[in-house]
Amino acid sequence: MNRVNEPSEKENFSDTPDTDHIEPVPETLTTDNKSEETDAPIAEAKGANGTSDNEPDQQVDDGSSRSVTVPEKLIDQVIGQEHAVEVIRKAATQRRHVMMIGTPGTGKSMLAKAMAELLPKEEMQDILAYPNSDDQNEPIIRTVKSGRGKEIVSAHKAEAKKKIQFRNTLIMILMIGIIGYAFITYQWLMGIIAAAFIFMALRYATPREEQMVPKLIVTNDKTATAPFVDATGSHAGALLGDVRHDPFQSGGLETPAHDRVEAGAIHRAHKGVLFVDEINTLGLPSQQSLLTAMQEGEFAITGQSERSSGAMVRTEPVPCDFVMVAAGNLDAVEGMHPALRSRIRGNGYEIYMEDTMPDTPENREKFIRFIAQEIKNDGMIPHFDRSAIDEVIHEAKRRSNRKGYLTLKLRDMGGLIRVAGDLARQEGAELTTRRHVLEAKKTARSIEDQISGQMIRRTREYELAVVEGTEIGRVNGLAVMGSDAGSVLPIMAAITPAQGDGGNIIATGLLKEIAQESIKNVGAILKRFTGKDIRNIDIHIQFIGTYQGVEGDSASITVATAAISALESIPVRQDIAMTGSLSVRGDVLPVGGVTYKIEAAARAGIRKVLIPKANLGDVLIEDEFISSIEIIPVEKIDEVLKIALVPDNRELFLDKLKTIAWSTTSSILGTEIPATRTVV
Ligand SMILES: Nc1ncnc2c1ncn2[C@@H]1O[C@H](COP(=O)(O)OP(=O)(O)OP(=O)(O)O)[C@@H](O)[C@H]1O
Repeated sequence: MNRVNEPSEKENFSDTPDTDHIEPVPETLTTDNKSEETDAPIAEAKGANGTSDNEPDQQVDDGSSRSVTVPEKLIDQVIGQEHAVEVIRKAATQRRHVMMIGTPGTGKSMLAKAMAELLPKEEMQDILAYPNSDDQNEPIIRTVKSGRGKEIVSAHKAEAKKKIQFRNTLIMILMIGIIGYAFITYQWLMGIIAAAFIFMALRYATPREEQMVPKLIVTNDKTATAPFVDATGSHAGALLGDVRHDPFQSGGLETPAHDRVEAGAIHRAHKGVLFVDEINTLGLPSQQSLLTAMQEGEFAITGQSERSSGAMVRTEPVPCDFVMVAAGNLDAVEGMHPALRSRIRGNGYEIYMEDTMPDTPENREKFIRFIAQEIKNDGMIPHFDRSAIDEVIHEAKRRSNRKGYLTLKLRDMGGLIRVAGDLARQEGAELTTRRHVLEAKKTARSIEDQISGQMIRRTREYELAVVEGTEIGRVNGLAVMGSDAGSVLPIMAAITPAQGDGGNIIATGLLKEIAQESIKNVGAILKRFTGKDIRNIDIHIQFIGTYQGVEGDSASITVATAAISALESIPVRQDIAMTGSLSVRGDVLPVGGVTYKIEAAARAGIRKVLIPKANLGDVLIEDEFISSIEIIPVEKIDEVLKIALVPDNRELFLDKLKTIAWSTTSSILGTEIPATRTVV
């Protein structure tokens, strides 16, 4: 247990085309931290034969991941996104567009691929571009049933080959005749000229048969499902199709226009799924064209570069009847062309992805299946034994950052599974064990976590970390970078004579909007707790070493403590670090990433951490830190002050805190209102 100190996705060809689980295997884990994981039921997560697809059929259920069957269909492999799965199934039946918003690595592209699997394969079509004898810059476009395209092109090629052979034979016969005649009549010069003339006429003045062969611009004969095309980050040409530049353009060496046509992602996704992640990164003109393509179900291909000869070519409309799956995080919604969003909303579904799921036995079964899926997809790593499975689930709990939940940021979890499996493989182990997972956690650290580690080492080297004694106006705050890298964030406060109007709280350290607002809110607490007129002074707050900026309001209690310490000249304990948001009424409100923040404090040598009481259940620190750090949950700012500040006269200070807490409302209203809370 953590040590907690309570107060706690027709054609007949011719030269001119016609139109057309696992049962519970209770085991026990060795560490206190994981006692809840021990009843993770393995047997219900296995399939009918109780084995994984990559293992022999009759496998003994030993609680390992090889006892688990991986579903065939991708849609059945998605875990924790039941609402999204239901919507995707519905959208696939109704051929509706979908927008999925949510955290990276939670299964958006997986769901889009799964949707392509659900679409009917019978509807697939091949698309051909034919030369147009009336207007060579407007190639003719035809669709045929999937698989027919290749046959048509081959038949055209065979026909062209026959014609070329006939023409070459004719040239040979005529040349031999002329040369023979010249040899008999001794008219050498005339003979050579006549032979050259006939050769040129037949070779170049007749249409080039190979130029009449149509081009297969879209084919789906190789895919087992409807097409899934990922157009993420595509430039206009790759998305909407393009016509290549022809450096020769005339003189018999040119490439015909239809042969230079290249289909775009929207055409390759015809009758399938077009997936665009980070939709907001597509330029607005591309989003506008995408909208037109969605509305019309067809989109002519033209050269995208104005300077290319391809720009003169514009095909007949090319079919692009796709289902659009747009994805991104919340910013994607803002950066999206409003008309495109409205099209998806009006003709489809919007899904907000889950990033955690409740830690229930049923969901643990699903998580175990996820582990088996990742092992099967990798194809190289050994299966996980029970201890390794439990450790992965334990890590999923930690990463959820929420009490009683498992993370659904499964790309990252997949990474951990692969690294652990690789370690086991290198050792030639039959199964991956808990030891491999623990080692993988150390190896597979995020960039942010590595930066944080480096920062902690450097501050130690330069003796910048203050983790003992007391200081006025300096408080060890805690921050989290990315999703899993905690760091100690010292905050300093200093009081200066007022400049201008005075009474300003001036904060530096690349603070973003919410962080700045939280500083303003701290002003209310200062007035309330110090009772001082701050019109004659300015309060400077400095966030130390925040080169990547500060977002969020989780440093509010730290800022308040530093400012009060500076205002009242009361020293602050440096063996304590703290994190917590603050209401203007003094309530300490929950924040994110508490586990990682506590671990960072412990790594830095800090002995006690103050966290919001509401976050207590979210804490799941690693065994190695359990004995070295004390976690103190707090609900009100005065509890923070009481623990962190070291006044000369403690009795007087505690009395003052009591008085302030008792008198606030009444002193403002000028009436006596009984307090509803007792400060101890
Ligand atoms: N809900 C899930 N169920 C099962 N596996 C998942 C799930 N979410 C992610 N994964 C695993 O993580 C991998 C990456 O997920 P995916 O690419 O679908 O995430 P994403 O949400 O599209 O992320 P991004 O926005 O970064 O592209 C998947 O191939 C799969 O192995």
